[in-house]
Amino acid sequence: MNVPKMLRSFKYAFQGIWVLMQENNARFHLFATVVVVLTGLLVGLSSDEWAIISIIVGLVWVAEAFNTAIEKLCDFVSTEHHPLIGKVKDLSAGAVLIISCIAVIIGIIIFLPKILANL
Ligand SMILES: Nc1ncnc2c1ncn2[C@@H]1O[C@H](COP(=O)(O)OP(=O)(O)OP(=O)(O)O)[C@@H](O)[C@H]1O
Repeated sequence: MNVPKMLRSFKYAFQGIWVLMQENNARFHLFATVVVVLTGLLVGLSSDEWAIISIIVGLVWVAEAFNTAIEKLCDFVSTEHHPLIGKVKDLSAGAVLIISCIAVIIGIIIFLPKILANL
């Protein structure tokens, strides 16, 4: 096991997270994540519910990171307008939208009954 190489890889991965955090969408995801965690603490989620919320929030972040990577690669590959680059970017953004919609549905299923019970 090459520990220095592994530590370097971690450094690059954290650099990637830093790049991601410069994106406007990532800042919105950060805001949404904080709201979800605070609401979860307020309404008192079970460990199963925290596990589900963690998975879905993580999936949204992973999708956004890949979307950002694909966007940057597209911008590098073609500085000009090209219909195929447009499709690649739209597909990548579509993937984030799909998982975000699923996250909203899961959020409603888990949070709504608890919020209504606390009213
Ligand atoms: N080079 C291109 N060729 C064709 N269509 C493009 C190109 N760049 C962007 N588009 C279209 O514009 C949409 C938005 O692209 P992009 O996310 O790069 O723009 P933006 O939202 O202004 O960028 P950023 O997120 O960096 O502010 C894409 O989904 C795609 O439909």
